[in-house]
Amino acid sequence: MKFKSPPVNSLSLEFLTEFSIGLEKLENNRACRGVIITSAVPKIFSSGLDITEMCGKSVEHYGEFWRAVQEMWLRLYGSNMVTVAAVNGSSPAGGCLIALSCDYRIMAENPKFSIGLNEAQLGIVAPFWFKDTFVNVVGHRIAERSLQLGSLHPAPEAQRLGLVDELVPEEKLMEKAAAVMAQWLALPDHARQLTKTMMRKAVLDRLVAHREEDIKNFITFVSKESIQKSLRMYMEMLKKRKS
Ligand SMILES: CC/C=C\CC/C=C/CC(=O)SCCNC(=O)CCNC(=O)[C@H](O)C(C)(C)COP(=O)(O)OP(=O)(O)OC[C@H]1O[C@@H](n2cnc3c(N)ncnc32)[C@H](O)[C@@H]1OP(=O)(O)O
Repeated sequence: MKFKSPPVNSLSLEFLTEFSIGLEKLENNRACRGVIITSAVPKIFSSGLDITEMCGKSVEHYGEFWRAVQEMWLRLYGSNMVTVAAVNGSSPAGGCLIALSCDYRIMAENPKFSIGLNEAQLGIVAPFWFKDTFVNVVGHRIAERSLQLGSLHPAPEAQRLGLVDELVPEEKLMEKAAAVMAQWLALPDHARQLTKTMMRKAVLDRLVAHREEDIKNFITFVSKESIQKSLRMYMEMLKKRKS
């Protein structure tokens, strides 16, 4: 699957819905045993959740948007397929969540590309299931420091921390992703799938059990004037940085 929503592959409601439907179709296709996720937008894997979806909208919209974010993660993290992220650009916040939700991450060896859960930098808090996904990849200590600081780790540091599994030159990324996919697909599906479920079930079940409460929390949080102000200021900062 190639993300192609210029300029930065931000995860809008429409993008998330299409991504989830795409995953569902592949999941139901018995001929498809694995998916490589990458980007068709140069230098950006995904800029994370579309901030405009969280600014100045109705309570109903926030609810619908957050349900779509949850749905995407439940499908990807809970997928029976082998999932490989070929991270060919920067990947903050929700973009990082997508990579973390895959079985294996390969990143282009470019120190200008960074990845991490930087929510704290925006004055918002990564939800518990973003945090759980992060902890399951890098461990508690690294996750705690990285989340509190809202760190975006340049590719070499991301590899040192275990946030990505390996770095390769950008031109070799897809070749490497295909080789990794072949290695994972060499195992019998049922054994690999049951093992994956065993490793991920508790974290998935936690969101399923608290899904409505999580939506309510999001709506309450994002509707606060202080949070709206932080998000607006962050968007302005992005625009100023550009000019
Ligand atoms: C209870 C729980 C409550 C809350 C939890 C909420 C969780 C949120 C998780 C998230 O994912 S929040 C989103 C976090 N994302 C970011 O912080 C990334 C911000 N973007 C960037 O750092 C950069 O744009 C980039 C490194 C991705 C790309 O840089 P560059 O190539 O220089 O592009 P520009 O910065 O010029 O951006 C082009 C264009 O796109 C707009 N934009 C960028 N990111 C987003 C975004 N995430 N959502 C919406 N729009 C975005 C940017 O403003 C520019 O717009 P123009 O109109 O000025 O062209």
